[in-house]
Amino acid sequence: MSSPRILVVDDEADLRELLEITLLKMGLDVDSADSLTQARGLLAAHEYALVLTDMRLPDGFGIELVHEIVAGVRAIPVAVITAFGSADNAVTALKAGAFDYLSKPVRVEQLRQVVHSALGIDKSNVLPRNSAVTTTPVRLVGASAAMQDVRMQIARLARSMAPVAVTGESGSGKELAARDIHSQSARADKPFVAVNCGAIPEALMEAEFFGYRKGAFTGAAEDRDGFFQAASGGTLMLDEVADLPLAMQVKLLRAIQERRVRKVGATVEEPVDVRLISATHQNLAECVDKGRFRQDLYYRLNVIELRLPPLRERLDDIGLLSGVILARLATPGNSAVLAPAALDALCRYTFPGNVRELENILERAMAFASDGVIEVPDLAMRGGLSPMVPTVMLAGTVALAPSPESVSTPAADESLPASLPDHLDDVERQIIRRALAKTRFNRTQAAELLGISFRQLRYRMQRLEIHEPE
Ligand SMILES: Nc1ncnc2c1ncn2[C@@H]1O[C@H](COP(=O)(O)OP(=O)(O)OP(=O)(O)O)[C@@H](O)[C@H]1O
Repeated sequence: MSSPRILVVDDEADLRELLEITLLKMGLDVDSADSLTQARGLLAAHEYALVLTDMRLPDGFGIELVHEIVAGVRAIPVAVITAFGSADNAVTALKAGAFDYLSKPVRVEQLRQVVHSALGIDKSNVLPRNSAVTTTPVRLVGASAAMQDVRMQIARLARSMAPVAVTGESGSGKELAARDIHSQSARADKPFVAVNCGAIPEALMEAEFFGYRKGAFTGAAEDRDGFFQAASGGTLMLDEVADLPLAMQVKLLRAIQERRVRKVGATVEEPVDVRLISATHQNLAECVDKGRFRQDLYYRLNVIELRLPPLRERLDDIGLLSGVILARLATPGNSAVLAPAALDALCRYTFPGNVRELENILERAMAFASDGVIEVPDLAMRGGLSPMVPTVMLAGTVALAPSPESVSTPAADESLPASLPDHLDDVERQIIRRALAKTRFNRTQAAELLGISFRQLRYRMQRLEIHEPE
């Protein structure tokens, strides 16, 4: 069997030679062109597994080749080589459909990574371009036109290395979409690592992202990898990316640009190969305007945007979603179905917490349903449909808790707490319990009442050991 053939398009003889030698050493066949015209001729005559093209050529720009190949019938991955510091060109090429980019000076290890990823993609990329059909099971449920469109986009995004920014309200399925992009990509057999940027204490961030060397700080008893190394060869999802502190944004930008990271306490950098997907329920452009998010990082992460529609914009998915969720929640001897009136009530609800809220509602409703049928009163939704909260259910969570006011203000004798952190934990624990009691343990609604994200609430509940009452 012959080796995959790569086309290198570059007018700089030195760089062309470096590329050729590296590719030949990798056991690949290489053709070279020093102009667009020559490249077009070769493309018409041969099959290529990958095209590597410089941006600036004597008779035009590499981006023209990207456009031509993307518009053609054969789905050949194209990677562009951009001049040092020209982030604009890289972003333009990715938006135009380039598979990836290499920046000058081209490093051999980076070139190898791009080639490996591209060849992996080529093997799975036998479907015609823009095909919605995919052999990998898609886990985002929904038959609405909006969800079909999302799935089409996911199938397309899975074939590229371009950073994707997934936007959408909390609970609308951003993480699930990111997982789908990963599992349909050539990286599927490598790790998918999702990081909640809002849940990591700022002091630990660098160590968590990049890892650390033994002895780098007190408590660093051994070398440890960070998220970047853990996701090596796979996909790193930066969830709630707007919560990253500015100092960490600078370090992250550098890691993305250089594709190298340095462990805390290390002297040398190491190459990393991850595909980045970011997500936030905030408006990142607004965060940039307000100076809370660096524009250069925004630009790097936001190359292609995937928007997940809120559940209220696809109410026709509720029946299907409810069926899937109830089937997932069912245990032997405990399953439930929705009464038609209950389904109706759900379809009239606005779901500020989206699919996660639907999951919460159905989980609670299942506990209240008699004879395995969920009726309207079993659905504890806002807007007057909620039945009264049974006091017995909440006894363990709030009955004994003093009001937060009595805790948060100093006692009359002005005594001070013996431990400020423990005292603050107590206050936080009681406030969270009150919010949970108020919402019948609907964590989505409780998070909203408290003005924090669902994940922040979940993180705090774990930390403070707050459990759902039996
Ligand atoms: N289309 C869908 N089909 C099936 N389950 C879904 C769908 N969308 C979301 N879910 C479920 O809803 C829950 C929330 O989804 P996910 O964590 O992906 O949302 P998110 O947008 O990332 O939320 P957040 O902004 O709070 O991080 C998960 O349990 C997920 O499995």
